[in-house]
Amino acid sequence: MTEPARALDGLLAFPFTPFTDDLALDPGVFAEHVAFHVEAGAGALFVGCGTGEFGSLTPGELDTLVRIALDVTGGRVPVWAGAGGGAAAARAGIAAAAAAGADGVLLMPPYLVTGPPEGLVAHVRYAVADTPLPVIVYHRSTSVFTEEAAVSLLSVDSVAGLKDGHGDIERMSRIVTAVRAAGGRGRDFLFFNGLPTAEMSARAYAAIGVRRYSSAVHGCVPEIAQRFHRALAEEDGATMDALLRGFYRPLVALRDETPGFAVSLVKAAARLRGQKVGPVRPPLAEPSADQLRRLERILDDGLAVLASLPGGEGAGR
Ligand SMILES: O=C([O-])C(=O)C[C@H](O)[C@@H](O)C(=O)[O-]
Repeated sequence: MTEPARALDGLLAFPFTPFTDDLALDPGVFAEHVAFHVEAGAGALFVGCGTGEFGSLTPGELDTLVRIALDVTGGRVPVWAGAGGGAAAARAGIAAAAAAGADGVLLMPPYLVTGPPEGLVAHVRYAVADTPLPVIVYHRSTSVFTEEAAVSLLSVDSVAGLKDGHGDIERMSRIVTAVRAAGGRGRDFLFFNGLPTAEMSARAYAAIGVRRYSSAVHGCVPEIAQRFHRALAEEDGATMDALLRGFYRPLVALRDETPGFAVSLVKAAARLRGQKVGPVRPPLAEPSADQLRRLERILDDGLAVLASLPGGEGAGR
């Protein structure tokens, strides 16, 4: 089993799932996309998660993706797999990830229904069963934890951390404080900022003790994502400000025009930059021609900002 605290210190990348024009899985392009992330310096890969369109994949497709990622990475970076849905599907997904050889699992929220806080903890306990893999629980939509419920997760041995996609920073601050105060495993429990376009909120989350975050942008403009990640580690506010102003804020404004664009837009950006990752599956929608033009401009502006930073590591598209 991967030691999660040690293995998840770099920038966490969430690969796209490439599809052909008729929306079939494209394994060859996925292999290239995995290599792209590794060469760009990803600290870990989370395959078939939110950015990888988990909800649109069959268990067989997800298994194919995990096995390709393991093969291409060859142990250079940990490969975590998405699992989730209803209780039985989540349990089967975690078992399948373990059988494929994944290093860990991101447990997506239960499908459609939610329950009381103790029900959410019971869902996690049922889903992980006796897995040998570390599991990170996604705190989002049908799976929003109270402080007490988050502390209860410490009694589930395989649960190594919580990833926030909900965005209530006060609640998250209370959860971090309560879990750390619980002592024991609570001291090393991992917390992640997994909000859409997480760089936009990364500084605020770091301030409450949540320094790890995931980056969907790493799939399309990894040089910007890596530079922002380094700036956060070095507390280089000027660089973060420049990238937020010149790239992330315009990207987030465009993202917010259409539901689902947290995924569609970065996948479209990857295509604009030459990756053959194909379209999104429904219900996600593609950007319009006008939105694509504006996206292209945002990418150009972001790369220009990157090139203008001290050390000028900009690269053309
Ligand atoms: O499950 C997912 O794909 C995510 O939520 C991670 C993304 O990388 C998110 O943090 C983002 O959009 O930066």
